[in-house]
Amino acid sequence: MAGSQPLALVVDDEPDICELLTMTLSRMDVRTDIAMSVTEAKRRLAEKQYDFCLTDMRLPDGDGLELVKDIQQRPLDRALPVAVITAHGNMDTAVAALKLGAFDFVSKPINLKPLRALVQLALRLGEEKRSPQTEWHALLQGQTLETRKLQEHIEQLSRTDAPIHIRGEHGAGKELAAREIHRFSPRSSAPFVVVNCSAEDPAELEHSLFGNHTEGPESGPLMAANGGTLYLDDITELPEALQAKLLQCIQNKKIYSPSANREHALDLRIISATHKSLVDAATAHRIRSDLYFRLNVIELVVPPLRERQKDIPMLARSVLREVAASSGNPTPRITQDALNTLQNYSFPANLRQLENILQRAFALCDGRTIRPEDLQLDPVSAKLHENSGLMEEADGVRLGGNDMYPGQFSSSTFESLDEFLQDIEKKALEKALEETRWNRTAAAQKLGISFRSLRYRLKKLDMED
Ligand SMILES: Nc1ncnc2c1ncn2[C@@H]1O[C@H](COP(=O)(O)OP(=O)(O)OP(=O)(O)O)[C@@H](O)[C@H]1O
Repeated sequence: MAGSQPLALVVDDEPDICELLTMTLSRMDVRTDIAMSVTEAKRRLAEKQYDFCLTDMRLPDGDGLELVKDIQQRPLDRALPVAVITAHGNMDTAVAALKLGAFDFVSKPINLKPLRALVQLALRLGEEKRSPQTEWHALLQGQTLETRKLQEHIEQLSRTDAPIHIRGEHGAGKELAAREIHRFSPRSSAPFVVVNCSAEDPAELEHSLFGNHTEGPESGPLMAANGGTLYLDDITELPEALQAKLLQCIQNKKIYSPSANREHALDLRIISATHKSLVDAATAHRIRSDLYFRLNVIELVVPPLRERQKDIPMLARSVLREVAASSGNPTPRITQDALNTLQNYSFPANLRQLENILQRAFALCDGRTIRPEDLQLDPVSAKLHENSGLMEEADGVRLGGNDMYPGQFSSSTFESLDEFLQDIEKKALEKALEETRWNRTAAAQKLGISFRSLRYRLKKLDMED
C-alpha cells in the first residue's frame, strides 16, 4: 500500500459527498485524495499509486464509466479496484460499470454501512492481488487453450465482486469454477454456500432458500453466506414467486425476518449456474427479466471435457491418485492404451463421468494397472452423443441405440418432426424410469435434467401415470 495507511481516490464534483466520503474513509484509517473531474482523476492516477478508487457517474467533463474503462486499460492500474456511485435505482449504469471492470457500486443516497463493507472488500482485493496465486483444484488444471482461458477468466472474476452466471454442461465443473472464484476472492474467509434451485417441492425450496417459518432467514443460506458467496445452481428452475423474493433481497441487500421483526443487511456475491441457456429462459419468461439482468452481469463458460482432450491424461492420473489415497492404496498405473481410449471418449457427463469411470476401473483392475478393458466405456453411446446432438447422456444412461428409435425421420412412420422427437423423448424417459424402478428423482438425475423438468416432460407427453 502507498505508505502505511491505504490511499483512496474519490472522484466527485459535489463537495458534500466528498466530505462525507473523506470522513467515512478516514474513520476506517484510509487517506483520501479528491478529484472533481475525469481529467483531474486521470492526472492523479498517473501521479500516484492508489489502493482503491470510488467515482461518481456524472462528472463535469465526462462520466465514471470512462474512468472505469481507462483504469482497466492502464497496465499499472489494472489491479486498482474501482467502484462507482450510481443514481438511485439506476441499475443499467451499475451493470454497465460492472461489465467494464468495476468491482462494485453504491447507490445514492449513500448508505454508510454498505459503503464501509465495499471499502473493506476493495482493500482486501488489493492485498489478494499481491499474494502468490494458490494452486488450482486438480480437475481445473491443464495446459489446453480452453483450460488456460478458463483459469484466466476465473482469476479475472475473482478480482471483481460482480454477479456471475456460469454456463456449462452437467459435470463440466461449474461449481468447481465458482468455488475457485470464491477461494481467490477477498470473500474467501467467509462461507461459500450452495443452493440447488430445482428442488422437488417449491415450499421446501422456499425454506431452503429463505429459512424455515420458525427461525426465519437466520436459518437460511442467504444469512449463512453473508459476507461470502451464494452459489445458485440450476437457476432456470427457480419458481417465479421465489424469483421475486430473491430479486428483492439482492436488490435491497436486505432480508426481512418476521420472527425478529427486523431486516438483516445482506452482503453477498451471487454466482448462478445452469446447464441450459439463461437467455432462452428469460426469452421464454421462465426467468424474470429484472432478475436475469441482475444475475447475468458477467458470463463464464465452462468448457466440456471433450474440449480439454489433451488434459485428460493428467486429469486421469490425478483422479486416480485421489481415489487410491482415499482407500489407503498405492496409486495404480494407467496404460497408454487406456489413456488413448479415454482421450477418444466424448464424456457426455464430463468430469463427473471421468471420476466415475476411474473409480469403477480402480475397483475392477488388478490393483496395479488400469487397462482399456477396465474402463468399460460404451463406444456406441459415445458415438451417438457425438453425432446426434439431439439428446444428452448423463451418468451412463443410454438414450439412443437402434433398438430405441430409428435414427432418422420417416414420414411414413411419423406425421411430423415434432412427433418423431416426442417419440424419442418418450422412449428415453421410459427407459430411465424403468432403470430406476420409477424413482423419478433418480431418473431425472440419470437423464441429466432436474426433477421439475422431468415432471414437466411427463405431463407434456401424457406419461404421468
Ligand atoms: N468441492 C469439491 N471437491 C472435490 N471435487 C469436487 C468438488 N465439487 C465438485 N467436485 C467434482 O468436480 C466434478 C464436477 O462437478 P461440478 O459439481 O463442479 O459440476 P457442475 O458443472 O456444477 O455439474 P452440475 O450441472 O451437474 O451441477 C465432479 O466430478 C465432482 O465430483
